[in-house]
Amino acid sequence: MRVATRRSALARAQAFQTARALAGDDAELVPLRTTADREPDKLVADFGTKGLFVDALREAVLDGDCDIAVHSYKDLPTEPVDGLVVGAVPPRADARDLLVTRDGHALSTLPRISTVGTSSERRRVQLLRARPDLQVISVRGNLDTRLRKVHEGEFDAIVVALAGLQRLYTPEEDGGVGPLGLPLHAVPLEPGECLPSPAQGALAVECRRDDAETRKRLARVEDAGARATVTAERSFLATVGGGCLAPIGALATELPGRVLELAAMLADPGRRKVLRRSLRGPIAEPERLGRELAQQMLADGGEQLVAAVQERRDREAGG
Ligand SMILES: NCc1[nH]cc(CCC(=O)O)c1CC(=O)O
Repeated sequence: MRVATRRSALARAQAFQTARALAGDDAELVPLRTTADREPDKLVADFGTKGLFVDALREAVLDGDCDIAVHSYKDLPTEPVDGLVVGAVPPRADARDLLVTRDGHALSTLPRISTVGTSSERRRVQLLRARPDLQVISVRGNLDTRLRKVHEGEFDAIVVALAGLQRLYTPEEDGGVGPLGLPLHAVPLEPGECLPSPAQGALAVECRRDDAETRKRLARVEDAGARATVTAERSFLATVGGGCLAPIGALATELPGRVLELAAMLADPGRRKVLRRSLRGPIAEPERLGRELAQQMLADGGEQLVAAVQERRDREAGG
């Protein structure tokens, strides 16, 4: 089995772990460079919505050069591609964001005017809503570089996805890079303070729609609960508009009785406005749950919010 993956250490770690569960020693990783890797200075906001994190991997599967591609699900556009399916959603890791500091502070106990590194508008607007005194500063570079910047004092904290840390800093025999080896502390941000990106912490294993043999093998790593939660979150995203410029967060949780609870947020960073709402529905209809919550929020102020964000971007782009 040939497994397409991006080249980063994190991408390889998660592809390795997925490939091993699927095919044992019978899997070969095929590291590829996507447009996002080749042109890192392109507009970052376009990366997710235009599929620039996944383009080369999808081509390799469509061409028959690889059997599957392993993606961070949150990097996958909501628009389907002809000829491809998400053949499996493996068990999902913790979807939350993580606050990493030198001394173990939570968001509520960070000293006043602390500096927090993140390049995500979604994280920035939610951090400032909880703690308007913080100085949120943009940060680039891989996970390792960003963590070092906290250790060395360039930032008091950074926010990253818990799942990414978990997958990368596992032992080498499990495809990771071993422990980070820095005395840092991490506290999860609770969904009430910061909702993660839709599908954060989940993987998507893509294959060709007509490749029956691979689809059968992929059933081995499928997790129906994980599939339901990401389907609800991405249905919310797709209904609001996959290419929408407003930051979006969404997190679905399984409740007893085959019920799914979907919490979502839409933000206007310019006015530091955050709309939040949640809705419950049967786990058997995740797509409808996401669509209904999006329709409710759009009707209830979301449409104006999205239009205001769009207008500001257009004005800025026009000079
Ligand atoms: N935005 C980039 C990205 N895409 C996937 C992950 C890892 C977590 C995941 O698989 O959801 C990350 C890092 C991060 O957000 O800190």
